[in-house]
This record gives sequence, C-alpha cells and structure tokens, in this order.
Amino acid sequence: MHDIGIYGLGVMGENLALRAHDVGLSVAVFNRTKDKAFALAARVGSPRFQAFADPASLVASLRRPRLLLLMVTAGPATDAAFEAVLPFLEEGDVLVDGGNAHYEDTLRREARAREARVAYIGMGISGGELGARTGPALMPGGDAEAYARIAPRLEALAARLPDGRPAVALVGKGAAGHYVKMVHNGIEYVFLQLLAEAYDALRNVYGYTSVELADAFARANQGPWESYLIGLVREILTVPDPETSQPLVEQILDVAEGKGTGLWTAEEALRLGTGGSTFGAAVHARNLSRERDLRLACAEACGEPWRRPEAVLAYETWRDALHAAVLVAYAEGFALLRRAPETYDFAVDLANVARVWQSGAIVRIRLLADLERHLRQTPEIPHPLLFPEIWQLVREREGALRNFAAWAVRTGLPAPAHLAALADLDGLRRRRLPANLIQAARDAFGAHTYRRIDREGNFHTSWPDPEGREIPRPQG
Ligand SMILES: NC(=O)C1=CN([C@@H]2O[C@H](COP(=O)(O)OP(=O)(O)OC[C@H]3O[C@@H](n4cnc5c(N)ncnc54)[C@H](OP(=O)(O)O)[C@@H]3O)[C@@H](O)[C@H]2O)C=CC1
Ligand SMILES: O=C(CO)[C@H](O)[C@H](O)COP(=O)(O)O
Repeated sequence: MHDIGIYGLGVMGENLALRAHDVGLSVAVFNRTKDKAFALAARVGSPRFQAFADPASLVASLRRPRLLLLMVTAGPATDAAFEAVLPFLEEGDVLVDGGNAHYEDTLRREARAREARVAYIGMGISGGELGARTGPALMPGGDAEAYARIAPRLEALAARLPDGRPAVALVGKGAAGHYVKMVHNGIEYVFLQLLAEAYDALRNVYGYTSVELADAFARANQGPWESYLIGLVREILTVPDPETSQPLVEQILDVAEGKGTGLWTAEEALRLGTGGSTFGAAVHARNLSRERDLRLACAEACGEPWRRPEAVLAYETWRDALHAAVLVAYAEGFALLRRAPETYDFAVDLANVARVWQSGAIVRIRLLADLERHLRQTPEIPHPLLFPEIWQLVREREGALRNFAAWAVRTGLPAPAHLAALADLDGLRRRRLPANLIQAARDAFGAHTYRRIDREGNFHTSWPDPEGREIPRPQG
C-alpha cells in the first residue's frame, strides 16, 4: 500500500511525487494524460513509485487513513479531479487540494466532501518547481483531527527551517490554507513589483551595468531582508542570452502575466477594508505592462516621462527604500490575514504562517523568524508594525523610502509599489485623516449623514449648493 497518492503530474505534481519518493514515502500517481504517469514511474523504477490508470485503482492502492493530493490546474480542472476521486474515498480518508484554489471554491468543496464523510484540506504549496522537488512550504487548512492523521507524511515532504522544524503547520480551519496561499502570492506580487522598480531605477537612471546591478542586489540581500526573491533577481541579472550575449533579462518582453492570485489578494484587501494598497499597485502595474500597444502609442504621441534628476541617490537610500517597502508589504499581508476571521469562519494562525513561510516558500525572508517570535509572544497585537522591533526596522528606513519616492516622482520613474507602501505607512499613522471632508460632501449631495467628533449620533446638514440650487419647498 502507498503512503500518498498524487493526482496531477504537471510541474508541481511530478516534482512533489519525486520529493515524496526521495524522503522515503511510497507514492501512487495518476494523471489525466496517463502516459505521463507511466513514463514517470518507469523513469523512477522503484517499487515505492507506482502509476495507475484510473482514479479508483489510485485510491484503492493507498494505505488508511488515505492521503490523496490533488495537484491540478485551479478552477474547473480541480472540480473534475475532485469529482473523479470522491466516490472512491471513505470515512477517515483525507483529500488535499494543493493547487492555488480560490478559498470560496475550497469552502464549497469542503462542504461537498463533508457530505461524503471525507475530510478535505485546502493546502497552499509554495516553492515553485525546485521547491516541490527539494522541499516546499506547505500551508494546510481544515479540520485539526484530519490534519493530525496526515501530518507525519506532510512533515516528511516539507522543507526544513534552520532550527529543524518542518515548513508545514495547520494555519487554520476551513479554507484558511488557500486564503493564506492567496495572501502569500499577493506579497509575492508586491515583492516582485518592488524589485522591478528598484531594477528600473538602477538600470535606467543610475546607468548601472549588469555586473553593478547584480552586485547591488547581492548587497541588498542581507540581514533581515535575506530572501529568496532578492537572491533570485541577483541570479537572473547574471544570465546572458546565448543568442545575443546580452543579459537575457533585457531580451524579455516587458509584459507581466499572472494567474489571478494577486488580484484576489487586492480584492480581499479592498473588500475587508484593511490597508494594503501595495497589492492593488502591484496588480495595476502588471495590468499596465500588458497594455503594451497603448503604452507605445502614448510614448510616441505624448513623449516618455523622463526628467533627468540632478543627481542619483546614494546606493544606501535605494536599498533602504526597498527594504522598508518590502517590510510594509509583509505587514499588510499579515494585517489582511488577521482580518479574515471577522468575515469568514476561520481564524488564521499567524505565527504558524510566519513559521511555514520561513523555508521553502517563494516569499521566504529572514525577518519572518523575528515576526514569528513576536506573534507567539503577543498574538493580540493587531498589526505587525506595532511590534516595536519591527517598527524600528521601518523607522530607520522611512527617510530613505520618502527620498526614493520623491526622487522617483521627480524623475518620472513609475514606482507605484514604493509609493503605495509609503502612502499606507503615512496614512496608517495619521491621527486624523481628511475623511471628514468626504463625509461632509456625501452628506451634502446624498444626505448620507455624518458622525461628529464631540458626540454620538448621525447628523445631517442642509449644505449650500455650489450652483445655488435649493430643494423646492411645497407651496401653500
Ligand atoms: N507552478 C508553480 O510554481 C505553482 C503552482 N501551483 C498550483 O499547483 C497547481 C498545478 O500547477 P502546475 O503543476 O504548475 O500546473 P501544470 O499546468 O504544469 O499541470 C497541470 C496539471 O493539471 C492537470 N489537469 C489540467 N486540467 C485537468 C482536468 N480537466 N482534469 C484533470 N487534470 C487536469 C494536467 O494534466 P495533463 O497532464 O493531462 O494536462 C496536469 O497534470 C495549480 O493549481 C497551480 O496554481 C502552486 C504553487 C506553485
Ligand atoms: O503560486 C505560485 C508561486 O507561489 C505560482 O508560481 C503562481 O503561478 C504565481 O502567480 P502568477 O502566475 O499569478 O504570477
């Protein structure tokens, strides 16, 4: 009998299956295109790795309590796979969806699985192709007892933190796992956008060579900001195009694609009313990149926005601005996760999230270790920036972020994620925002009423009309 079944052998499924085999698990695989499964099993050539031709025999090959992982394209493909295996699963079995499902789909599938007395765990997986092969970060959400039945197998599969703990822990009930993965990807979007803006500044304004660029990112990849993504950018900058010998990144079309998870995060931040305009900024920036024909037409007709600055900023200003903005993005992600239970029926275990993201995850970054410690010590703190040590890291770099943002604006360098991070940081600390004016205007044109600072109640005023109109009073 096999320890784990994997349904779906694309980039992630195949590598997770190989990882499971590497760590000593016995693996059963199935794929819609069956040849792929049999070819993979033949390549592995091990009695602990077997391919099956149909979902029924895949399920039947698993030891109880069964652990079956769906690893297919999110959306209708996941529904198809879910429906294909559900009839064969039994009470006590655990069906795990490791794709990037929308959390509402997960809630729907969880309810349907419950009717069939099957436990359903929505599990975010992070690490990409290499992470899947060498140790991913796993973010399971769902019933604690069901999770306990499969935890040892997931712990074997997951990456390890430097302190030896596995990069897997239950992050909450219900759809918490997929909610957490959504926010993970939102942070990933912002981090990538910040890195793109930082690269744009150094390459196109500072005039750095590719060697200087790689060195700048290598030096920024230190201390609390030592991270997979800064390191990845450094590596990307060193890769030449075999055809032109120029840096390969310069030969890549400037059109950023995406599969939707960043947009979902931005939508959630808007819906739940948490700060978090960095998410929207990152999504808008990708959208704008896709308007390439329009951009080219506007550049031609209206001219590019460059205004050469008198001087470029010090390297340290560029670096500290990037670091501050990255930290704001993480803070906004955790603030959003904290708000989820107020709206949905699942609380997210923030300390477990900070733990799981420390290793294997695309968003792994050294500062998560400190954040985890703070979240365990004082879990009631409502926003990461309220942890004094975290705030200190931002405070020391706030001036740099402000200088970089002002410089980018003067230069005509679009830096929406840096600007959004700064605006959020400023807005978050204002005792009094100008929202009073918005309330006055809403009351003036729509009689929406307003509240006062000096007493309770809703108030309405007959404001003067800028066009001198008055509501006609009945005659007589
Ligand atoms: N790539 C990444 O970096 C990461 C991806 N994810 C998520 O993991 C999941 C898998 O991603 P990935 O491996 O990259 O995707 P791939 O496109 O490489 O593979 C997709 C898999 O889904 C199967 N599939 C597609 N449609 C159906 C269907 N209608 N019925 C049954 N099976 C179907 C495919 O089968 P077939 O071979 O027959 O086409 C294939 O096995 C997605 O939800 C993705 O968002 C999560 C983390 C990272
Ligand atoms: O989940 C992932 C990484 O964590 C996937 O790579 C995902 O596809 C990234 O999102 P997008 O394709 O929208 O950039």
